[in-house]
Amino acid sequence: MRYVSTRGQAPVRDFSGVLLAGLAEDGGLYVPETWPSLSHTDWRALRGLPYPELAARVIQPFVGTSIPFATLQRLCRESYAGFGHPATVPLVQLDHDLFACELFHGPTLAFKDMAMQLLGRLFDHVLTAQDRRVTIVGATSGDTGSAAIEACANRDRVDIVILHPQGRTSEVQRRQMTTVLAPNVANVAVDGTFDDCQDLVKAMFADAPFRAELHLSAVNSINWARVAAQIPYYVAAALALGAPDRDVAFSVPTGNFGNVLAAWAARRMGLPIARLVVGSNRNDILTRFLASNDMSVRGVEPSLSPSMDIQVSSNFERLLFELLDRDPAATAAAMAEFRARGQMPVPVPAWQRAAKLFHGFALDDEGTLAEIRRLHAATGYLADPHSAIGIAAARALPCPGVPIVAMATAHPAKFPDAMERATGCRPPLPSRLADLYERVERYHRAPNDLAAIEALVRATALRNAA
Ligand SMILES: Cc1ncc(COP(=O)(O)O)c(C=O)c1O
Ligand SMILES: N[C@@H](CCOP(=O)(O)O)C(=O)O
Repeated sequence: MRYVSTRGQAPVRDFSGVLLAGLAEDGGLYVPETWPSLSHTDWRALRGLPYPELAARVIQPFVGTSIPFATLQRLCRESYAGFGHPATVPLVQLDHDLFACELFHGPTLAFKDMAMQLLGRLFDHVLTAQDRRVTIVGATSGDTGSAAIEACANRDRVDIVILHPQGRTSEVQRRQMTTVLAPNVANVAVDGTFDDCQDLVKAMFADAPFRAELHLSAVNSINWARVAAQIPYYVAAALALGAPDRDVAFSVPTGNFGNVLAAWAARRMGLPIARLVVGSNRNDILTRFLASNDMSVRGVEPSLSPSMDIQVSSNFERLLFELLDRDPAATAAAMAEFRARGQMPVPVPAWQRAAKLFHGFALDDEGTLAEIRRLHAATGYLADPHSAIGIAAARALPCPGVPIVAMATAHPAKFPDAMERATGCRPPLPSRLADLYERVERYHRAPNDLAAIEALVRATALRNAA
């Protein structure tokens, strides 16, 4: 399998190359040169497989010959062995045709573990084979950071520096990152928003000498491997509900558009997905786009679902590339205009195609609390604020006659204050995290300034190279 950049000016790479490169050199995102396609018979053959085996088979076409299949199977088995539920991604029925797919049974209690546990192992495997080291730089609005740190801490061939927006994550999320004191891990609290952190990461990749000097790699969903590893759980949920002999729909609480893009990829591979509902909080740029082709950036507003406090959704570029019939020049021009004017120019026919499949729904904090409360009172189910937005979106935009699965992306214990406001109870952390509030924290504070961040990244990498 070969990968091309959405902007057409970067080297074509194989899976291992894309894993290590992260962002393409032209600022674009890597996408498969051609999409794998599975027949109904192929999908049916995946029914009933244990999750790690299903994941290996779904991811294999994207890996191609980069990694032997037996190795991929082993890495998948190891990745999901420590998950806290025997089904790995259990489905919970909430209503007649409404299900939650719980993606938060991994070590850091958010869906990011689904991909990140595999990514850490893939990095190890590929870097060992190539006898190389990399410096990973990442941006987080709360969950990517802890999942990436958990997956990479103490790995010999990786240093990892994670930027988070100062004061804009939940305390549990921050502590899950800043209490990991491994020598190859650094956390930076940036005076800014998640969008600022993500811009800083992209700016480091755009600084060619810095990128080459530090051998930069990425763990955000700009890295294709992240998206690939998020496809299998859509397959698992759809098969459990009768696919490929029946349509399914998904509702996905969305920020950087990586999770819902993985659902789109599963559909592109032939999984019968009738509708994709995109849930947002008050940072509703995607909802506005889907409703009226208005993708205009406004300031990032803090909310009770901090991981979705995002305006510039990186992975939208991958969808845009497809909507523009895979025209890299048109994609690059649209992205340049978006950056310059804060307004994405999407041709009307392309927008109409998007709006046929994707449906947007935005919920403010009051609505989020009301949904958590309503669901808890009606069913006893505790949904965290992000998952609650996905569930509310699924209820608001059902697909008649088709079961809809809301992706439950985080454990409610990560957001105890919001849960208490909504339901009066504070869900406890699992026992392995019970002393989280007593652990020592270590992190840097930095302004939203590229030179300052690059200096911190260089210092982390040099300290460990010494
Ligand atoms: C709990 C949670 N829900 C939803 C999202 C949004 O997912 P995505 O950025 O892939 O759209 C995130 C962050 O990515 C998250 O951490
Ligand atoms: N919501 C994310 C933001 C980064 O998203 P990613 O999928 O691109 O890593 C977070 O929790 O950090």
